[in-house]
Amino acid sequence: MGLIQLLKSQFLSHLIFYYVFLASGLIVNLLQFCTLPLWLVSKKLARKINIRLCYCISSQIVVALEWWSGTECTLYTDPKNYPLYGNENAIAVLNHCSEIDFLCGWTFCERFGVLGSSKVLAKHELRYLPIIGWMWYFLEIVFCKRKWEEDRRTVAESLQNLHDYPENFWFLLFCEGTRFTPKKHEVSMQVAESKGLPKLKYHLLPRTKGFWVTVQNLRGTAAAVYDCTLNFRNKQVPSLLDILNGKKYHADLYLRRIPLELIPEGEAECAAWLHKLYQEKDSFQEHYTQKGCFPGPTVTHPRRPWALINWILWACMLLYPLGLLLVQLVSSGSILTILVSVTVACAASLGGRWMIGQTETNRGSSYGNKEVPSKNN
Ligand SMILES: CC/C=C\C/C=C\C/C=C\C/C=C\C/C=C\C/C=C\CCC(=O)SCCNC(=O)CCNC(=O)[C@H](O)C(C)(C)COP(=O)(O)OP(=O)(O)OC[C@H]1O[C@@H](n2cnc3c(N)ncnc32)[C@H](O)[C@@H]1OP(=O)(O)O
Ligand SMILES: CCCCCCCCCCCCCCCCCC(=O)OC[C@@H](O)COP(=O)(O)O
Repeated sequence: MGLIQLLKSQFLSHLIFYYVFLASGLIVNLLQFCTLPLWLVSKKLARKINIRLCYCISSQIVVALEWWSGTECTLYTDPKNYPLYGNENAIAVLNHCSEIDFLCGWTFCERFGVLGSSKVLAKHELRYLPIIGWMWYFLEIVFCKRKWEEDRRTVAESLQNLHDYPENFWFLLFCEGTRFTPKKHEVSMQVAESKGLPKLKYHLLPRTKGFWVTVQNLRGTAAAVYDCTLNFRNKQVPSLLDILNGKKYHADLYLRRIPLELIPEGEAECAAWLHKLYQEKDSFQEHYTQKGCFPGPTVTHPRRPWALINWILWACMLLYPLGLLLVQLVSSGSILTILVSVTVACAASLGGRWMIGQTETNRGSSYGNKEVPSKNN
């Protein structure tokens, strides 16, 4: 292991990341809270400020992927659509295959300049996640309880609010609704069988209602669906903790742009369309497994320096006073103050580690583990 690699795996390096992330995150949350009165005066300005504040947080995790771990992200897409990415609103349908799939999505958002504004249909539990969940509240992220009786109204209402959104955004949907596990795959293939649908090898059966309600409510707002299929080279199974340890991966994303007008309006037709899309995604994954790449040309879209600059600025702002304080504490020689500092360091480390734990599949929900197939299908 080289010296740099050794440095990346050290507790102290992680502690610095955790401290900067947690301290800046809480400051940003506080600033977001202060924007509340502004929403009454100018919704447009409040949204624009919150987009930038959210960028300050989410770009830090992108820095960990792009600059700290050096992970590379290759985009496979039709070059003729390339100028549209980042310059229109879109619904991104991404396979929920990995613990860092959301982060690869964020990385592409960053590269195409829509990181601050991009959104997701997220499970309700994430609303309460400190920093990220609180930041999402001000970003008008759409939450669902994964209970259709409740979601059908709330999700539609939240989507309608986005009609006058002042900046371009991508709206991410993980149509599988949960992350892939062998058990969930087995259950969802039983559902597929009961519905007379072909089995999928690499994906869970998609949930169609969220897709339908999103497409219907973003008609006129979003121009296209981006069908995104993600995989990692050499059958790697990445985790956020490994990224923080500086482990490098190579992500490949296959992107097809489908104009929204091509998606059927009726619920049943839209559901059938999505099932067919997932069958195609499955065939792309098969191609990837066989050949080690997706079909079609690649385009190179390099990382931008802004995320790194943002992190360095926060680090300087937060580490300098902390350094001064530590010097004072140590020179004061007070055992109590030194013990307090150690406790704060441990709390930051545990807090950061706990947040990373939220991305781990083995701590995931039981949603999709034991659903009973619908009787009328
Ligand atoms: C250049 C690059 C371009 C793009 C880059 C890509 C992306 C970047 C874009 C943006 C990034 C922005 C932010 C990302 C940051 C972080 C994100 C992190 C994480 C958040 C993600 C989540 O939280 S995922 C979980 C929540 N989301 C969802 O669940 C969405 C999908 N779900 C649905 O759509 C559901 O339908 C629902 C939630 C709306 C409602 O769920 P419910 O369970 O109540 O109803 P269902 O309709 O799903 O269930 C009943 C029907 O389902 C059948 N059934 C039963 N069991 C199963 C089973 N195991 N599998 C499949 N289907 C099953 C049942 O038979 C019923 O069938 P019907 O025929 O009656 O419908
Ligand atoms: C610079 C970096 C410093 C790192 C400090 C700590 C960073 C912590 C970052 C935490 C980021 C959390 C973003 C939330 C994303 C969680 C996404 C997720 O993967 O949700 C799963 C759901 O889709 C489905 O849930 P399941 O039903 O599978 O259960």
